[in-house]
Amino acid sequence: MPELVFFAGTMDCGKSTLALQIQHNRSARGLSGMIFTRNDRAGEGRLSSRLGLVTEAVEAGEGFDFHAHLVRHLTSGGRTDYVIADEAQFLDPGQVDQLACVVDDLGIDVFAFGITTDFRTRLFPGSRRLIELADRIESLQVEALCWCGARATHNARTVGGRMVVEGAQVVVGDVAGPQGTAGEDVGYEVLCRRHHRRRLTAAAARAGALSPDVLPVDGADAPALHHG
Ligand SMILES: Nc1ncnc2c1ncn2[C@@H]1O[C@H](COP(=O)(O)OP(=O)(O)O)[C@@H](O)[C@H]1O
Ligand SMILES: Cc1cn([C@H]2C[C@H](O)[C@@H](COP(=O)(O)O)O2)c(=O)[nH]c1=O
Repeated sequence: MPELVFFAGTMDCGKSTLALQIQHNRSARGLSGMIFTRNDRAGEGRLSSRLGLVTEAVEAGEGFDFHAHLVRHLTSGGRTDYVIADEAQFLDPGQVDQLACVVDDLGIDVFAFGITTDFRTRLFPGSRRLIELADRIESLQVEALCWCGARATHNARTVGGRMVVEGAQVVVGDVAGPQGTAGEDVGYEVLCRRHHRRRLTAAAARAGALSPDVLPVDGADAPALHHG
């Protein structure tokens, strides 16, 4: 039975890498895939992984119709055995419904990849619809880690190095550096829930550890921060 599978996780947990691996393994066995993405950091029409791999993809922007696109492709003699949709959190809910139709009406497997929640811990509309409709939701095996060593479950946004909880839901950016593509100094960091709730990023924790305010008066070593 064809399936709609949602591979969900935080930023930087290997979703795009897995998408590229699925594509590689299937194409090595002669299967033909169609790859979609939206707002990838590497630019329009590209699916990129932090491991350095990148492939061409169809940009599924606003108003793009997955079902109509696939029907056009198939009726003009094309072949598609499976579909990959990366950055699926950015899809409109209606586009996720189209992906479900691709599975049910066209009999094609759809593998969607995305982060579930935004920097405010709220579900993205595309991810919400995927959770509602997917046959299976898979979390990735290589978990991203918070600075404290706990599993990272949430995405934090920083502006000018400080964690923020207000702003536009969509700002394309990376965890690696402070520069977002919006031209502002927007960055992201994955955190455990405890530290997301306390707005304690790695930099804030380091600053707290160095602050004289928190040093013990007797001059003993500052308390370890590993467990926040
Ligand atoms: N230099 C590196 N060496 C080994 N693994 C790396 C390196 N850089 C990134 N990675 C791996 O790549 C993962 C991010 O993969 P990516 O597919 O870009 O994530 P996602 O799409 O979930 O944001 C990291 O969690 C890490 O496991
Ligand atoms: C948390 C959060 C993230 N984004 C953006 C930042 C990145 O461009 C993508 C996630 O890509 P990844 O391959 O999973 O790292 O989403 C956003 O726009 N808004 C947010 O709240």
